[in-house]
Amino acid sequence: MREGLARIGRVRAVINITAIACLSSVLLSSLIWSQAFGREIDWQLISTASVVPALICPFVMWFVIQMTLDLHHMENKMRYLASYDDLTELLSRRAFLTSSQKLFSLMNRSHKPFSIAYIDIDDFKKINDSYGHAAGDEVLKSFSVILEVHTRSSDLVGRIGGEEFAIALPDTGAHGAARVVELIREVSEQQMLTTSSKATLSYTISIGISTSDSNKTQTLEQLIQQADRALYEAKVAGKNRIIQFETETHFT
Ligand SMILES: Nc1nc2c(ncn2[C@@H]2O[C@H](COP(=O)(O)OP(=O)(O)OP(=O)(O)O)[C@@H](O)[C@H]2O)c(=O)[nH]1
Repeated sequence: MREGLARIGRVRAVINITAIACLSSVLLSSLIWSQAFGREIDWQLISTASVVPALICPFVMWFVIQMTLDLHHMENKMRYLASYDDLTELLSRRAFLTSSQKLFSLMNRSHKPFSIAYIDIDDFKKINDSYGHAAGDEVLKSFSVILEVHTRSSDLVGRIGGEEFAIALPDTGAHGAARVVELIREVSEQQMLTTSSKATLSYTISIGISTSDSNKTQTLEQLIQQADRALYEAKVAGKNRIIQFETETHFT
């Protein structure tokens, strides 16, 4: 129905339905008049039967169509909110995991590498405390743009927690993943962000990477746990660095 509505337009839909209602009313009245009462049809009288639907139908139909469109709009919004993070417009945690699982299975089938990077903005609480929550939000949005700009369209980028992000890199081995996130780390570190409250601030990030090993049977959950573990190691080792799970190599 919604597709039909979109095709013909709201005004035309109301006119069409009103015309059909009037015509049906005239036909039904004339049928009843001739069949039930066996009288000759009084067209003048019958045509007045169309006045009622002609008056009521446009209002009722406009209301029904409006409700249908509102419902459609709400459904779209709910679907969007379930899949995307409202603040950054990146994939939500759930959507990221669902889509990553599909990509991971696809890469496994074709024996291609798959990497996961877990990223956390360093000392984010201090940013919030020093510059305010709104400035913190601006940092999150700005960092999301950096992530989107420096990843491929075939990669998945998600906000998986407050100041935690993840990238799924299909067909990307450990070396390729490290190069991507190192660029993201450098760009983030060099950026001087001026917030709408005119505060200028900078921040750093810590990253943990895990890459699927074609010689081992791994699940996405294991890969994620390893990336998370590597991120933890990066934090413990002093932040603003990348740690790769398998090799535990420091890149900075
Ligand atoms: N502005 C803003 N802050 C958020 C949001 N979500 C979570 N936070 C804040 O992020 C902060 C995270 O603090 P912690 O978990 O201590 O992490 P951290 O300060 O980055 O410390 P390290 O991870 O050790 O570098 C908390 O103060 C949360 O309130 C958000 O959507 N917007």
